[in-house]
Amino acid sequence: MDATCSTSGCHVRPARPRAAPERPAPPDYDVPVIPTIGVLALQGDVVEHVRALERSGARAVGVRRPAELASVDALVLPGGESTTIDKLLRIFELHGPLQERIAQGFPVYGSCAGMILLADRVLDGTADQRTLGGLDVTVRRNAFGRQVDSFETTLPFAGIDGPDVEATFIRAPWIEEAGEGVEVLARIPADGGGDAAGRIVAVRQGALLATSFHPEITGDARVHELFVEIVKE
Ligand SMILES: NC(=O)CC[C@H](N)C(=O)O
Repeated sequence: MDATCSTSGCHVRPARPRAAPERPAPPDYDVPVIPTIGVLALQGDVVEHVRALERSGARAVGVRRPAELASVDALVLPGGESTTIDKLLRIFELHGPLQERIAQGFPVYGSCAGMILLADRVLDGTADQRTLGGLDVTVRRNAFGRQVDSFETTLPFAGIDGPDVEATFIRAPWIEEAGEGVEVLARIPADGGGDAAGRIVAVRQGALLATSFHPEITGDARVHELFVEIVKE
């Protein structure tokens, strides 16, 4: 406000209305969205997943507590021992909150033991083994045999262009049955040998992705890149 003063006093002139400041135009480029993806850090190969996610354009953090789970955009369930991870999820009070988030469409990628944890049904589990569920599949635990039957191979993977994906199987499960809403992304080739031939080893259902194998230890980050794309959808 302006004021003019003379011997008769001061007259206050109302301020002239000012023009509203101009808003800057929004940028005409896409601002990159960098999701924060948690890696369940109770057991298993956590560091390898963190590195693969970072190479795939995500921020990655370890998750051990419900508050950490609540703060991430998505989660990776690493390989390890599904029976142990199942028990630890309960001890760390993550089982219920994680199940709830999965039901709401929270993106989760499960590799090997992580795939077992996402499966609605498990064959050859221990008597008291339970899962988080969410993925309408039946997995067979340790389906390819024991530790000595672990192997590496390359597989065609739906949705991943370029050379076949490098896949390391370590006491891995396979999927014996997949429900109608489940997209099969990779199988053991028909000439893959014995009972393993044609078995399903990678699937997607909505925001849930699962592989029987470990891509995080191969240096081929394309499965993690696919998951980051799913998280951004
Ligand atoms: N590499 C793995 O994650 C192995 C999975 C393990 N056989 C299980 O049942 O949980």
